Amino acid sequence: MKKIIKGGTIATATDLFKADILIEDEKITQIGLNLSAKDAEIIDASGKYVFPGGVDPHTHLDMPFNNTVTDDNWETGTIAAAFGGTTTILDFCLTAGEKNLADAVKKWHEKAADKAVIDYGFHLMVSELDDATLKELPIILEKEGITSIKVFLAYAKEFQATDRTLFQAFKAGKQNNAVIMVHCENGSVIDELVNEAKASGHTDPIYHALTRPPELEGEATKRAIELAHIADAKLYVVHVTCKEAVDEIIKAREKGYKVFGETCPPYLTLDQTELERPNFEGAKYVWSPPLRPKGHQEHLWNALKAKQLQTIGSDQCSFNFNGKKQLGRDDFSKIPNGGPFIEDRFSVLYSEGVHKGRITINEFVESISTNAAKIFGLFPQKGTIAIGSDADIVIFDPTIEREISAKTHHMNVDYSAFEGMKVTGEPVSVLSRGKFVIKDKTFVGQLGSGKYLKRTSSPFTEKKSKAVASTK
Ligand SMILES: NC(=O)NCCC(=O)O
Ligand SMILES: [Zn+2]
Ligand SMILES: [Zn+2]
Repeated sequence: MKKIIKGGTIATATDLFKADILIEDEKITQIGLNLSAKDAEIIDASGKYVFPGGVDPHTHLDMPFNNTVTDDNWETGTIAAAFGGTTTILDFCLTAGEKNLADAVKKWHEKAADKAVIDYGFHLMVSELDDATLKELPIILEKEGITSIKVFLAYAKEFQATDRTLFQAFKAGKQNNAVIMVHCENGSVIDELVNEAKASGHTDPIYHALTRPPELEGEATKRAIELAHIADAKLYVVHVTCKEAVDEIIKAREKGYKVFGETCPPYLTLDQTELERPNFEGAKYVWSPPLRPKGHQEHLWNALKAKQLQTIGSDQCSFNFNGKKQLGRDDFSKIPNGGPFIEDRFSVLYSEGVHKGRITINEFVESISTNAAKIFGLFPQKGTIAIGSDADIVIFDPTIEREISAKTHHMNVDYSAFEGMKVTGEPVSVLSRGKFVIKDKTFVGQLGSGKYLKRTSSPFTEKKSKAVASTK
């Protein structure tokens, strides 16, 4: 089956040019002017941008967490992702509480296999590394094509790893050429601050933010950086939210350490005052690390622009407001942590970034797609528009103006963290390996059509990166 995308403006991490794209079966086979092919379906993209499909390196679909489970599963989550212009997700496979790593991965395959409508891979999330797990780790990484391991330094009562486990993970990462992803907050000190706040009678959602100050993100980021450096491991700091953490990443990169950083749309666009909303509505904005006071957002934009942060994750981890978020009605520490972002990641970054002139269109593509594909070993199959790449393509209308709302989104959640935000630009059609998943804003994909992606370690992560600019 052949398709030609005609008349669009192709944007990659490095180029912006008008050309047609010939797709044969699942791959891009030609890029050029005035392409034609017998029996090809013609897709008119004039006046539109043609982007590589978004690569979201950070999702939690159907994940047990905070005594409950996230509300978007692999069906609703991947359909919403596709509507939003994302064609690949990397989800965290939880291993805590499982008999062994193989069982944990099997469970994650079962969640995803007949539901996913876009391609996907797994990161392995570990809380403890006993001898048996350390022995099994290389076998699973190799067999499953997994190149990334996740460690939490937060959530003292659930997933938090000790510094010993973190260091073991870095050593295992070094031995197996895997990137170690770390949630950097000091969970033990946060636990203490939460107990103090509760003892003083504080129950409101805002105390979620007040008990997780940016200094504790900065401290944990520095700790992870130093331990990774001692182990000569590759570190990827997930969901960076504040100046304190960004500055540690910049210092490390200036020294040539192998450190990468991710931020997320809410940290770039919202601030801590959202948690002060009355009638418990602040709970809609409870996730970790929390939203920060005004000022941090510009610092994150500067770091993204300066390429000190490389990727944009959604950190999709949704809980209904009139449902599971109510678990914390009388106690902020019981509000399930997380928000619904998978669908708006692409459009919010385009609108707030490119449309508002904070980043260029190439920087947008780099951080929404290409860099995640490179860091996690999917490039050039994913993350770009090139001959031989998978035909994962977003046809994007940059002229559409709309308001984000839970009334029109496709996530299985009764609220939007971006409710009422005016954005410019919207994906109108999305192809995954040459097949439409979204056509003219309508879902036309098939449950289970998404393929599991085996990955290989990437030379991109070997590069000792030098700073190209500093943020103020
Ligand atoms: N971010 C959040 O609050 N929930 C998801 C788990 C995590 O990434 O920390
Ligand atoms: Zn996290
Ligand atoms: Zn997360």
